[in-house]
Amino acid sequence: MPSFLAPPLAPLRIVFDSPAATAEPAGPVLVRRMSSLEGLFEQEGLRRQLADGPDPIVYTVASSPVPELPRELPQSITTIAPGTLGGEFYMTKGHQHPDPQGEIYLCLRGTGGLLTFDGTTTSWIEMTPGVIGYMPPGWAHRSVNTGDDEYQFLAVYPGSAGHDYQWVVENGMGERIFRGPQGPVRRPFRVDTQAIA
Ligand SMILES: O=P(O)(O)OC[C@H]1O[C@](O)(CO)[C@@H](O)[C@@H]1O
Repeated sequence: MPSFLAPPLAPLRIVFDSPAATAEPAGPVLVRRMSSLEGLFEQEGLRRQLADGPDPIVYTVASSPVPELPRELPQSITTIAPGTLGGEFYMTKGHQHPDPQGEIYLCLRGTGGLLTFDGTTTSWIEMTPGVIGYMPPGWAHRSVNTGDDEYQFLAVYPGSAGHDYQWVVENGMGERIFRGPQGPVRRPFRVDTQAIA
């Protein structure tokens, strides 16, 4: 199984296969199923039913071999499946960087969006192939697939930034993104407290 390289790294030639949206050499692949997204969708009861049943893959994260270590610059390609849960589009968990640092996402394929939240203000960036979304330090970020096909993006981020997932569980993202008759609809963040209780 592919793994991360140990420092000091030699300069790396990474070949990006555009139609397939894969990169070589490859690092580890993380698979996130519905069962690993507890407390994140508005309809937690529905999520639990799906997690206890077919437990579909919601997204995968294919990393390059560059490790998440200080001063390194890891990259990964995330693929979010198309779909909705209670009308809310499939999405990543979303996280804050414990060490506040910026990050970029480049849309490779499909249609999606980048939801960012600094604890007060929510921002939504529509992502189509070729668009780069920039997250400044201190903005939690979540990616959403708003299309009918897979949505894929390349992430490049500082190796010491880290991932704080609990911050998003506790603070939300300010808004949620639902399928509407004319496309994605942004709605205020609300928790299905009955389902969680
Ligand atoms: O870490 P999450 O919130 O599951 O989202 C996945 C994406 O975010 C990253 O963790 C980088 O911010 C990537 O590895 C991946 O592109």
